[in-house]
Amino acid sequence: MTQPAASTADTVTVRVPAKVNVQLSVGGVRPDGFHGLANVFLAVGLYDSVSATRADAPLLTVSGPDAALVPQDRTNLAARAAALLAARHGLAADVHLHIAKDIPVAGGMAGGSADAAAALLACDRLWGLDSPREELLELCAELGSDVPFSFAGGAALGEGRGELLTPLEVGGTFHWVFAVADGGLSTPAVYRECDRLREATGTGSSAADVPEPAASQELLAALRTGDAAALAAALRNDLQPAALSLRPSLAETLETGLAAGALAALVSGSGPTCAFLVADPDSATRIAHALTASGTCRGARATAGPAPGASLV
Ligand SMILES: C[C@](O)(CO)[C@H](O)COP(=O)(O)OP(=O)(O)OC[C@H]1O[C@@H](n2ccc(N)nc2=O)[C@H](O)[C@@H]1O
Ligand SMILES: Nc1ncnc2c1ncn2[C@@H]1O[C@H](COP(=O)(O)OP(=O)(O)OP(=O)(O)O)[C@@H](O)[C@H]1O
Repeated sequence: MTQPAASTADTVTVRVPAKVNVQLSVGGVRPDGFHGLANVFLAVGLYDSVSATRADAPLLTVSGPDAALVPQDRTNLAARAAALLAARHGLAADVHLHIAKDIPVAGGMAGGSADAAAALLACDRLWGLDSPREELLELCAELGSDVPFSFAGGAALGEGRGELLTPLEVGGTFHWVFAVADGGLSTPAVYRECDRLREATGTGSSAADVPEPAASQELLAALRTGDAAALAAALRNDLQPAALSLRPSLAETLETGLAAGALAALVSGSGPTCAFLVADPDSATRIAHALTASGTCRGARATAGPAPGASLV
């Protein structure tokens, strides 16, 4: 068998975006423990970068203000991505991965998933594999439900457990502010709390109890036409009550952004980051300042979406 020609570069760097879920409709628990979803993802302009450099043994380093919160061993999703790709091709994962971290950690913005998608693409190119996109997307799905979208970027509907993607057309730029919380929330814990709340209100949490989730036609039309007011009216996150139950102080953050003039506010994915859809870049700057000054969050970031997926830099 002929080996693929490895890249002549010693380092390959990939930039990868964060996400917000503009619709997260959560169905019942499936037999495999995952929830069926209608998950409308939008990639936004907060980025991590992952650099892959040839090395004699696996090594992982992280920089950025929250680097201490990120595992620097082989449990890191980026290291797991490199190991999975290497194993699939009978290679040793002898690579130094460096993550330049800017996406909030455990914030509901798919930071770890972003790093996994970036590491997969960086190692694939460093090792000269040049795998087809479909093959890389399959590996992404093995690594986590959000990883295929982190790889793809733009906007997409994720069905199944969120990994089965249909790209969506977006007819404009949407402006956002993200209020970053002190401390993260565990994604499995938030899904468990969602089930607990459903059981407590007598709804039940199994696939038989909860209607099959479906994408909202109003929301898809708002994305297609780039209509921020219509998108604001259609935003929905079924995990929000669970995130608020685990972190009641988020209600105050959401109210502060709305009082400052946001078109709409919601918890980003499993939280605790709060997302504010705003009218334009000037409002974004103003609302970010108001949120930071309020002390109801650790800091606020103004940005926009859609953003491109994992890309070589
Ligand atoms: C909340 C979201 O970020 C919204 O995009 C995702 O659904 C979470 O995606 P993720 O972090 O990639 O999650 P995974 O690594 O696949 O799964 C972590 C855990 O989250 C829960 N989980 C995740 C996805 C899903 N459809 N149902 C679930 O119940 C399960 O407890 C699972 O063990
Ligand atoms: N590369 C990584 N970056 C951040 N966290 C990582 C990484 N690899 C593993 N982790 C672990 O995963 C946990 C979740 O981190 P992450 O930032 O991906 O959360 P999240 O954004 O809430 O995820 P999602 O939105 O996909 O549910 C962290 O607390 C950390 O222990």
